[in-house]
Amino acid sequence: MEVVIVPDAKAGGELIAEAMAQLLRRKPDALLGVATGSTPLPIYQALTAKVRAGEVDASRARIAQLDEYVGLPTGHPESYRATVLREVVEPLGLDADAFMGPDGSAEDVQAACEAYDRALSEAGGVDLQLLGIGTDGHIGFNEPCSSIASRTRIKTLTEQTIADNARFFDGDLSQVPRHVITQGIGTILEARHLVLLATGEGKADAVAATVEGPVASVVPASALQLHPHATVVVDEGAASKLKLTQYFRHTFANKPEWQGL
Ligand SMILES: N[C@@H]1[C@@H](O)[C@H](O)[C@@H](COP(=O)(O)O)O[C@@H]1O
Repeated sequence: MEVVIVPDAKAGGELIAEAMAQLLRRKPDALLGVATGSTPLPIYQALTAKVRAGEVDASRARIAQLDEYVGLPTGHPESYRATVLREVVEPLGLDADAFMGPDGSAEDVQAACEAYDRALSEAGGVDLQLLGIGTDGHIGFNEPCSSIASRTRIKTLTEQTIADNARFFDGDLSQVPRHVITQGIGTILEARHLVLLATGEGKADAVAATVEGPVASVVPASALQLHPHATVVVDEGAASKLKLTQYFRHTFANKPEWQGL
């Protein structure tokens, strides 16, 4: 696992967007796994700026969703499908058919989960999966004690996550869906490159447990330690509880340019 400490969220967004641009220059139809939440927004803004400046052609990129609420009406603005279309697909100038995600309004949720796992494999697998992290260490919506071998499935949100996400629902806890579909941790680990961005002191405990704690399902993001190509990008706040910061800064400062992220 590589840990990169950046000065702020904008720098993190720029660094990761450049890695995505490099991937698209190598593989124009790369399948990009995207995350929701506030943290990745600077990545999408930086990538969109690169596309508009003609630095990279994203016209053949494909976008895959990480997770979704269950039971929101189709087209609800806070559904993750609507969010990804608004924040990623449209700004990049892509059509909706470049996008794939699980159907959170399916009658048979389990079948929708299995269909999504199959669709990801049939699409050739995710090339680069962006991840945020919950204050409790969750990735996607894999809450603490999610199996590290889990596949895409339905989960129940913790009270902490419901409270954290209420800001997208007018601060009204009762509006936050209780159930979600999420790519499983085993599914996420199949992506070729995992890139987790965490910003702010509120994520410092979760980041420290992820990077320097044991691999344990109680900290779902710690499963990144099992992946051969995982990059954790953190700002100073999110890095503030790490012990090995000096080493992480040293390795990144001495990284060969050709190696990329
Ligand atoms: N399912 C999403 C996660 O994918 C995201 O990482 C997390 C953190 O969101 P934020 O970046 O807004 O803190 O929120 C939600 O729970």
